Amino acid sequence: MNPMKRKKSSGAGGTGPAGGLGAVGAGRPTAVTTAPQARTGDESGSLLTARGLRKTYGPTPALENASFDIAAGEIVAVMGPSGSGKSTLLHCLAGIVAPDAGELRYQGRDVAAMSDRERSALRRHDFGFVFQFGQLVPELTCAENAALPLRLNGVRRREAARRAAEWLARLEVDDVSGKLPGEVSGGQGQRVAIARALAAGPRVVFADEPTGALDSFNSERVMNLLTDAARESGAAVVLVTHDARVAAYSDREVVVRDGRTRSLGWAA
Ligand SMILES: Nc1ncnc2c1ncn2[C@@H]1O[C@H](COP(=O)(O)OP(=O)(O)OP(=O)(O)O)[C@@H](O)[C@H]1O
Repeated sequence: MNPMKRKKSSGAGGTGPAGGLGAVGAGRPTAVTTAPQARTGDESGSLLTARGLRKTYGPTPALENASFDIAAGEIVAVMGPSGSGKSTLLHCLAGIVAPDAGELRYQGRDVAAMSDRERSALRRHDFGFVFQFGQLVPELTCAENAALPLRLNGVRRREAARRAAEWLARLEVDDVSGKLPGEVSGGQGQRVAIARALAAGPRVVFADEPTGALDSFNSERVMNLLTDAARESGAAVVLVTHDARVAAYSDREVVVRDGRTRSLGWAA
């Protein structure tokens, strides 16, 4: 077991990787692995599977024969240099961007064969999103933002507010519930965005540089809360980051270089 890897479900106030974000370098991944251990999902154990994804923007190839697997409850970091295709991979996996070629399966179902309506229902019900800048709706309070996915899923106002309040408390930002996003700090805004992403009970959270705009103290706090909350609720996390300290919170890393993926596992 790699000493950098944290125990699962450390609960509220968990401590993250040994030494937190300060402990970089020790025990970097060494073993190349294949697909993750079977848990749930399709017969291979994968919840979300991509094979041979290709995406080109005009003359620019963003993804070339990229593959990806994530099992239920797994946290996978997608790493790589700037412009290597990490965000494009995340957008393809989340069904936000249609790849030019390749196959994407969610719980064994071919995502390309779904109607637009089915795909957007999938995004609403099964997926949650956290981006570098929280992308909270500026006109809504933090509580209203956190309740928004539940409301879009048809949950009644009172029940949505109750569940949102629970998540805001879980993410330790209940004190800013009544404030607008413009009135809270970057770290608080990201924690509200995580509450919003998790409140609707997603099976997969897509997090694109969720700590990119935060200092190291707030990054550590956000990563602890994000990964603890995801583990407790059983959500898988696709975590795009260029920061090894953030990737250290994952179970496994996938490296993207020039649009191609390579899996890195942790040495046993
Ligand atoms: N909407 C777009 N239109 C045109 N080119 C794009 C678009 N999105 C991405 N690209 C290009 O595709 C390539 C991969 O971009 P992508 O954003 O996926 O990389 P990344 O690894 O996430 O980068 P970063 O770490 O800097 O965010 C880059 O060359 C980028 O310029």
